[in-house]
Amino acid sequence: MKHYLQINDLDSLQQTVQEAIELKKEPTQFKKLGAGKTICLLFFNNSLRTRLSTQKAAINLGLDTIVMNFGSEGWQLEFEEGAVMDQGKAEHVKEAAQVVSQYADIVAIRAFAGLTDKEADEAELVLNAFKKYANIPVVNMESSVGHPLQALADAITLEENKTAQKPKVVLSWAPHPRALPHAVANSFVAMMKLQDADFVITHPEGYELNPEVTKGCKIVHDQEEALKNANFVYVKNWSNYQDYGQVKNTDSNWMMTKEKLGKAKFMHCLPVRRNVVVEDAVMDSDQSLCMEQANNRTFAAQVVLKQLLKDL
Ligand SMILES: NCCC[C@H](NC(=O)CCC(=O)O)C(=O)O
Ligand SMILES: NC(=O)OP(=O)(O)O
Repeated sequence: MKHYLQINDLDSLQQTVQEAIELKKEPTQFKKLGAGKTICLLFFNNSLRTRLSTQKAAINLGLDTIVMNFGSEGWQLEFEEGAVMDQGKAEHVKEAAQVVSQYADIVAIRAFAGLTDKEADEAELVLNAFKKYANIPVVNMESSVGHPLQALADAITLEENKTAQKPKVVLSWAPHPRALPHAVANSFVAMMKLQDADFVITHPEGYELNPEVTKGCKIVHDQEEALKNANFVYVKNWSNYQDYGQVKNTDSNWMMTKEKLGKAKFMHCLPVRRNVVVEDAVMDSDQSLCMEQANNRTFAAQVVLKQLLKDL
């Protein structure tokens, strides 16, 4: 593996999940693998889990870490080829990416969707520019269209908690006061396509994700119908995709409740708005897998970094 930009960059999801579960038993067993090497984490957006779990994964592998909140502390980057840089942007990504790759052996980047220009978001400007101009592996820590480290952590969590060979997994849209990206949902769907599961997506009409992402997936607009006999319910808000980045529905009837959840396990990537996306009774119950998901972020990052280090 050269870069980890999407879940499909893994040679095998199943083998990677097993490798992560093995790593988890003795997290520092490959402490020498990263010795003398450095990972640079660049954040264009806020984070709790991604920042700390990726750093923790690096520590477990003996890697040194340098972190920068690029969004607030870096020079504003220009991405356009041939731009006359007489406006606000001080540095071209061509230089920035090459400079970073002189200081680090791997670069990991968080750069969310702007949610105003669909075409620009789907072009994955930041990740692709670093991939082009930095001659080191690039790891996606949530980009415009994907969050593959989250999806891998979710796959580990599903594997550890499933009781049936072919579980029923439901991705259920939830209301949210702000416009949120599609990245988490997109990567979860891409990951579920690689699983042996009965997978159902439920959301209000008009809240379809990118049809290329959900191609072949079962979509049921009646949430109650979709949730029947579910083993796992993955809840996530995303803003409208057709009316790109708009909040067109805040119907609280879509909030996940204990009653709707039934006997299923509840999953969410966090951070979560309590009593908007999901009620307290679910978050505080032993049906919630959120803490396990967050814990597995470390092992998802670690198994990815381990595979990248081996190929350096
Ligand atoms: N990385 C996990 C989720 C990050 C982001 N959520 C957020 O921005 C929530 C912010 C808020 O609740 O105001 C998202 O949905 O993609
Ligand atoms: N789940 C997740 O990516 O969390 P952060 O945004 O806090 O990193």
